[in-house]
Amino acid sequence: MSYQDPVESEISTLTSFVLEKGEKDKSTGEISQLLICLCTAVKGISYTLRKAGMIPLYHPISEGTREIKELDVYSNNLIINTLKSSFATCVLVSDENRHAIIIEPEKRGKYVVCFDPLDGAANIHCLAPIGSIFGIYRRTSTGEPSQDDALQPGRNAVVAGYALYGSATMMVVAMDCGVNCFLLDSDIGEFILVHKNVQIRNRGNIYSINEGYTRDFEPAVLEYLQEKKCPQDNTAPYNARYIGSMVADVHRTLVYGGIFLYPANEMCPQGKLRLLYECNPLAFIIERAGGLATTGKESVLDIVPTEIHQKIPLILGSPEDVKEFLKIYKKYEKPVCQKCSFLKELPDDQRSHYME
Ligand SMILES: O=C(COP(=O)(O)O)[C@@H](O)[C@H](O)[C@H](O)COP(=O)(O)O
Ligand SMILES: [Mg+2]
Ligand SMILES: [Mg+2]
Ligand SMILES: [Mg+2]
Repeated sequence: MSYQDPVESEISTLTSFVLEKGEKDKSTGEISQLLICLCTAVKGISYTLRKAGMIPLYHPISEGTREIKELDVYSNNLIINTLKSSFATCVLVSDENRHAIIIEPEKRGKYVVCFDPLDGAANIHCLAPIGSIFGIYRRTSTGEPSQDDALQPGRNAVVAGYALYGSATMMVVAMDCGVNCFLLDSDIGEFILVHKNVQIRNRGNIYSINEGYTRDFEPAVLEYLQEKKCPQDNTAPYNARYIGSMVADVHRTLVYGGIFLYPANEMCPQGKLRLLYECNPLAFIIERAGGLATTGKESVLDIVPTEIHQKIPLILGSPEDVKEFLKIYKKYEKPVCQKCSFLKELPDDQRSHYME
């Protein structure tokens, strides 16, 4: 190297990326404000998580005087406050709040944000990766904003993303221009673009599911798992990986390929994962990267939500892996009796009339 060499300074940060995109789209700048504020919350959460184990050492708590907030509650408050201060949102739906939060009129903007402030919270104490997940929608109604503004199919999302607090902190953001990954450089406090327009592999060799529920799985899921472990065509079996933080399991699926499953089981007929702030954002990212996300019966992004905390079964990942799952799943589908499904749709009083 000599002093004549040009300085390598062509780095793109998440901030410059969204500003440039806003400029290209001739947008009002509201979505950029929103994302920049959300990044601030993610940096705060990342910093706090990295220090969390040390807090009691630096600030010993004498009984009854002070209380350290649970990290999921802290993360939730931080995201809510930064989103409010963006002046870009009107309705927020959080994993941690039973009801939607309606932003006060003087701070309102046009976006609805559904988020899980800390996904995989049960993994905090063993230092396994956890994350924050979000989906951003344009409000479609007029008048006073309400919870119903969040009941939009995932396909309507303007932006979806997650932050992963792992061996490093990364933000993965999907928009109409594709999926991009930004790594936090904590020395300068910026998210740096490190992977552009990410595409998932066509097929992977990892399956990810909590097999502890084997007793209660549907026969289709059991057959699929058996095929992954002992393939009939004598090809190599798949590897099993399950962190138990959905965001981390899905990130690995995006990077290495393969399949992630949280299907229905007898104890949880709708599975466990929440449509608005867990499944939809991750399904949106996976589909933008060329993968698939399904409940087995329909595409996740086509579901019209009826309730803000609704759960769905989720299977997502590399397109060939998900198609193989669906092929087995369809074999077990019971034929639907047209008469029964017609009757099921009717109110109770009319149903008895048709049954006679
Ligand atoms: O639902 C989750 C946790 O969400 P949460 O921390 O409550 O936001 C997922 O991140 C996990 O993948 C899931 O909890 C794992 O579930 P089990 O396999 O333990 O049933
Ligand atoms: Mg919680
Ligand atoms: Mg969660
Ligand atoms: Mg959560």
